[in-house]
Order: sequence, then structure tokens, then C-alpha cells
Amino acid sequence: MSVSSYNPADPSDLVIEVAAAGGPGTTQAVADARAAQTAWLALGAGGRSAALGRAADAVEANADELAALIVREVGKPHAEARGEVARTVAIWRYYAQAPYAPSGAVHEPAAGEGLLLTRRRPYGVAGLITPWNFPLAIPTWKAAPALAVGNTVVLKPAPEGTACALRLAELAGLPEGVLTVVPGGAEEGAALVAASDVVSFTGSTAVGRAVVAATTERGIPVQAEMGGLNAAIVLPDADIAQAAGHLAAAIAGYAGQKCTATSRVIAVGDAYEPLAEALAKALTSIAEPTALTGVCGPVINQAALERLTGAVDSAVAAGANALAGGHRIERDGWFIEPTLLEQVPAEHPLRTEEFFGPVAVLLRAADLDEAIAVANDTPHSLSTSVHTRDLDTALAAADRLDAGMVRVNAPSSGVDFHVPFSGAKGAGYGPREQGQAVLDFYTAERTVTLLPAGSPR
Ligand SMILES: NC(=O)C1=CN([C@@H]2O[C@H](COP(=O)(O)OP(=O)(O)OC[C@H]3O[C@@H](n4cnc5c(N)ncnc54)[C@H](OP(=O)(O)O)[C@@H]3O)[C@@H](O)[C@H]2O)C=CC1
Ligand SMILES: O=C(O)CCC(=O)C(=O)O
Repeated sequence: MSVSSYNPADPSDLVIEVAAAGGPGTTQAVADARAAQTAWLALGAGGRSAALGRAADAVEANADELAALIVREVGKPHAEARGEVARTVAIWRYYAQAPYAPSGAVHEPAAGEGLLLTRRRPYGVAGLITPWNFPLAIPTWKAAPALAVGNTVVLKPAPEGTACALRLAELAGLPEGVLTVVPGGAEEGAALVAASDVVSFTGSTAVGRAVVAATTERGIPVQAEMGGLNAAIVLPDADIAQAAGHLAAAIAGYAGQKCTATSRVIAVGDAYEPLAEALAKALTSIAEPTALTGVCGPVINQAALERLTGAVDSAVAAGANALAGGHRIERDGWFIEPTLLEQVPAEHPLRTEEFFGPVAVLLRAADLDEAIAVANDTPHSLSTSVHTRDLDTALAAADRLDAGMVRVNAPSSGVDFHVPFSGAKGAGYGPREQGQAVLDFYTAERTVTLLPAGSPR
């Protein structure tokens, strides 16, 4: 079996074709990674910090090549691709300091004598399953902390991001077996989950649940970051022009293919009409949605395009009104117009499922309470944005919104790598990713009691 990826803006362009690792090959990669782990841990904080720092330098030195590869392999517009490379460098640098972070605490023994302390130790091999939409940043924000605390890593990237993952691992230049990429799909993913000591997953809700079930069965730690059905609430007192700009970016940026993208816009009271007009204008005036020098670009493949156009067509057939877009763009590649629909029936999949495209529905709420209830009425709450000039409203929303992230007067998309990141309810499972907290996820805590030799206790 082989794994291949194609340029979404030009599907005749085969980016890479490599042999799949296969199930047995993946199991062997985990065994090799386990054998390499003792020496990796023995490098100590200084050795691992230096190695991660060299990975950052190598990615930075090859930034132009990597950005071009992201554009070609996953269809991300140039500016965002360059931003992703810069973020990847920053993540390697941030976790290069992590080996020096305190890895436990000293406690006062209840009986008074000796030392009582906790210590954190790596699990062994971290199995990582990553999506195609951030083909450098997500593998890095999972691998770098796992490596920093002394695990070795086997990474199974989404097939659509295979070339990016292989080049990332090559540039990282870590010792043999420390960071291994296994190209493949479901067979390799399942084999990785069956053999690893700790698992981190980002992708669809359906596969995420299967990964959680398999790891729970084995009793090993897991974190899963899954789909989002993100809302934006716009209050009548908001700066409507600013809100429309942020929403257009959150709906159409990288063609909506972010788990943090906005797909439901909730206008409160009198905000509806001016927002509908400003947002429709912002989306239709996105210069050349097909240009990779712009903000939108193609969706990842034909199946994604057909799912999106099918959903938009069925919503319109059910009575929805397209305020912006609504059609496939007829040219090579997988392009759809940035789209805003109103009057989409409550039970329509565009209001209940993640579609991963530049398509949003506009909804009306009488007041903030109703807007929060509508925003919370989903099992996939990752990131909600709130647009208002009123601090009390913003604070109330931040407390009452059932989401992993609440962003006030900002797009729902966009993530800082040094703070915890994951969804609420079905959007996330297990401990948070990123920040310092994830270092705990990749380590097991043990308690150590030290008594003086010859102690009577
Ligand atoms: N939250 C997020 O950031 C993301 C969400 N998504 C959502 O997921 C949808 C599909 O995207 P896709 O990339 O295919 O993501 P999936 O979650 O469907 O797949 C992720 C990876 O896991 C593999 N896999 C499948 N079954 C198993 C299993 N039982 N155990 C372990 N691994 C398995 C898949 O292989 P194979 O390809 O062979 O099925 C793929 O390589 C998108 O349209 C979007 O809605 C996608 C990307 C990111
Ligand atoms: O919004 C972002 O910058 C990150 C989104 C993300 O993590 C994802 O789509 O998986």
C-alpha cells in the first residue's frame, strides 16, 4: 500500500507518494522508539533542551521551503503558511526550555523524618495522530513537549500532510528512533494506538472516539482534540465593522478548515440587519478566494468539496437564503465561495455538524440569554467569540459559555501555544494540550519516600 497527497489547488500535482508503514511496520517503529528512549532520557535536561533548540533552528533556517510545501500540500494561503512555520519555530523553542522545568515537589513527611517528594517520569513512547490542517504546528505542539520530558515519539500524520510531516522530522534531526513518522491511514493509526504508552490525537469526532475507546481499553493516558461547531455572538453594541472583519477571517480563513473556525453566527436583536449586510460584504469582497495570496484558498479534496456544496444546496432547497456565496467556483482545484446562509432550518446538518469549509449560518437571538443558549446547544464546543463593547456582557458570556475558549472582540480561530487548549463537551477529551500543563500529560507522577538508613520507622 502507498500513501499519496495531491495539491488541493491543482489536483494533477502529486506532492508525494510513499509506501505506507503498514500495521506491523508501525508496531516495529514503536518497538524501535522504545529501544531509543533510554538513551534519549539519559541525555538529561541539557541534552534534550539542546536537541529541541537545534530542531527550532533547522525549521527556521528552512522557513521558505516549508511554507511553500504547506501551500502546495494542503492548500493553505501563503501568509497563513508562513505564520504556521513561525509558530512551529516558536513552539520548538518554548518546549526547548521545558526539560529544565521543575518535575516534582518536596513535601514535609507527616512523621517528620526523612524526605517526601514527588517526581514525574516519561511514559516511554508517545503515539501521535495528527490532521492535515496544521501539518507542521500540530505535530510539533504534540511532539515537542513529549520529547522534552523524555519520551520518544512515533507520529502518524494524516495522509494529506505526509510530505510536511516527513520533512519536519528530517529537519528536526533527532537521534535514530526518537522521532519517527509512520505514513499511513486507519491501519497504522490503530496499530500505533495498540502499541504506544501514551496517545495524543487531533481529528474528527468519530475517529477520536474510537481512539479514546481503544486507549481506555488498554488503560493508557489519552488526549483527543476533536471537531468544533463554533459560534460567534454579536451584540447590538458591538463595533459591527470590526466584528464583520473578524468573522470573515474566522469563517473563510484557510477555507474554514480549522477546528476553531466559526460556523454559526448569532446576532442579538438589532445587530442582525447591520451585521448581515457587513458580513455578507466582507465575505463577497474577499479578493479572489481561489488566490493563494489571499485568505481563503481551496478545501482539502473533492470529497470535502462535494460534502460542502451538497449541504449548501440542501439548505437552500429547505428554504435558506444565501447572503453571500453558495456555489462551487468552476476551475481546477477544490474551491467554494465563502458562504453565509440565513433561515437555515434548526435540524439541518449545517447547524449541527462540523463541515470544515468556508460556510456559516446566520442566526437571530432576542437577547444575550438566548444567544448563549443557542451557542451552548451543541456537543462540540471548542471556541466561541463574543463581540461587544460592554465588559459585564463579556464577563457574563465568558462564565456561561460552555466552550474550551472564549474570545472577546477577536475571531474564534487563533490559538496561543503557551496556554491550555482543548474543547468542552464532545470537542475534547482528557487533559489539555499545549502550555506547561501538557508536560504533566506526558509524564507519570510518583511519590518517593526517603528515610535515613537505620531509621527506626
Ligand atoms: N479538530 C480538528 O482540528 C480537525 C478535524 N477534522 C475533521 O475531520 C474530518 C475528516 O478529516 P481526517 O483528516 O480524515 O480526520 P479523521 O479523524 O477522519 O482521521 C484522522 C486519522 O486517523 C486515522 N484513523 C482512522 N481510523 C482510525 C482508528 N480507528 N484508529 C486510529 N486512527 C484511525 C485516519 O486514517 P484514514 O485517513 O485512513 O481514515 C486518519 O489518518 C474533517 O472533515 C473535519 O471535520 C479534520 C482535521 C482536523
Ligand atoms: O485556530 C488555530 O490557530 C488552531 C486551530 C487548530 O488547532 C486546529 O484546527 O486543529
